[in-house]
Amino acid sequence: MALAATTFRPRDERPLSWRGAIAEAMAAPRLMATMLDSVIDAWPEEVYAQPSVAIRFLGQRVTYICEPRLIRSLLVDQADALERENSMLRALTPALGLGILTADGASWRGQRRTAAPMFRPDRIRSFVPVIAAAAEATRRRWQETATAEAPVTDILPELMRTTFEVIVATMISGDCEIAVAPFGRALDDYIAQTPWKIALAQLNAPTWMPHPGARRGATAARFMRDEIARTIARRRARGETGGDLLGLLLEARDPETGLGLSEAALIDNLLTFVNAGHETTALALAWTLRLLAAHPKIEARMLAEIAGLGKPIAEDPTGVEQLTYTRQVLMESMRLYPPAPLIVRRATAEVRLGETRIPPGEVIQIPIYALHRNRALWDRPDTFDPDRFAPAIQAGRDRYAYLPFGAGSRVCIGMGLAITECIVILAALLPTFRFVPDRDAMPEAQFRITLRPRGGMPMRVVPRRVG
Ligand code: HEM
Repeated sequence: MALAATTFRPRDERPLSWRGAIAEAMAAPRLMATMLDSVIDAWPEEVYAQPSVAIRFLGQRVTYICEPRLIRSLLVDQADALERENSMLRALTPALGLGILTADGASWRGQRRTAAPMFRPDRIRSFVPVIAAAAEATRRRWQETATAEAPVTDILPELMRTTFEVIVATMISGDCEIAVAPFGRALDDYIAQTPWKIALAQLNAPTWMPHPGARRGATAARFMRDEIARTIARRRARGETGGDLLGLLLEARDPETGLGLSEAALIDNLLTFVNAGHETTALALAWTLRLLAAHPKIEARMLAEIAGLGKPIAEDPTGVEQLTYTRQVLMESMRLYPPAPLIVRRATAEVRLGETRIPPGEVIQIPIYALHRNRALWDRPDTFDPDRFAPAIQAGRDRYAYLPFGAGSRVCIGMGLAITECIVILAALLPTFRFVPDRDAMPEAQFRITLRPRGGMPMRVVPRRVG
């Protein structure tokens, strides 16, 4: 941890004594500092062991749900009593507006229905050659610089470039002149200031309240939205909609009014897909490569599986299904380092979770990062062991113990694409390169809406065979 973290204390149902109130008030600034740095570090230890934990912060109660049956009850059975939560909305809407990730109710349902055809299994299979092409472009790029003495570089921006190319190729048919590096920098600038937006929302501060990084964040949001607007304008200028995500969005009509999506709604959605679709996937890849570097036996088993493929995946997309151990490695990597480590909701009606009743207005969180390391659910929770995801073992596990893509009606729409993409990219890169970290310890996980490695993912990219 970067600073001496202060964690939330589990809520005591008894009325707060004046001593307790003073202690709570005095702890608030340090808690806030921890939250700004990485909210995961502020979670109480109990989220790693208990089914549910309630805390109080600044007079508000927040309930963490960490037990599979309760999670199912919440996200599936009582989904209609939940909505997006204010602090997350304040962090995301300046860039993403009210697109599919941030909208609720009928607006969300319509957007989800519009985008769904892009993510059917047959469609995802048809994307494999373009994913393989993006992976091959990365391989070539890295081959130019990879030597036995290659310097340490942060592989995360490199992987972001690869997954960005995939998103553009699959969702906008490659028809996009967005400059990848400036777009990536804008996303970084935007994300860097989101903890402030979340903290200020929790303090009930007005949205105009200045905070560190606010101006850069606003510039970044404007830049990303303008780039997407230009992409839409170029498509319109061609006089055709196209059969991709942008085409579906351009053709979408409100069933009642017959009207198409507004310009802002088009930008909201395209930007949501571009961002939600590439950053998380690059993080999954970066954490996986880093874990493999620390576990040579697991890496060797994965390499043997990839070497056993009859044909390259680009020629035979069924290779993705054949790489079962590679898939297990990816699953286990996303258990330890879930790229989306937290799900937050606000109750709109009373929610019942076992004996607990949560009144409307209260916040409920599923701390996925902690759920995946919960001692009651996982044996040796901090150990990297892909065999946990062997089919026989996985069959005995509650589906709601493992939620890298969420669950219920708001489950990640891009799940199938993300898994396919990661497998294709890993199968392309790992046989060519060895990834050598600059130090033994894993980078710390830092909450930035997604789960980022603090300080990036510095590794030396070394060719496996020299000459
Ligand atoms: C490893 C990669 C990925 C991870 C770990 C991930 C994780 C998640 C999670 C946990 C949620 C649910 C959030 C919630 O319930 O509050 C979500 C939602 C979403 N994801 Fe992903 N995601 C990944 C890749 C993708 C890709 C590739 C796309 C699109 C191309 C995508 C698009 C979305 C969208 C649009 C939503 C909102 C869905 C809705 O609310 O209906 N994600 N993702």
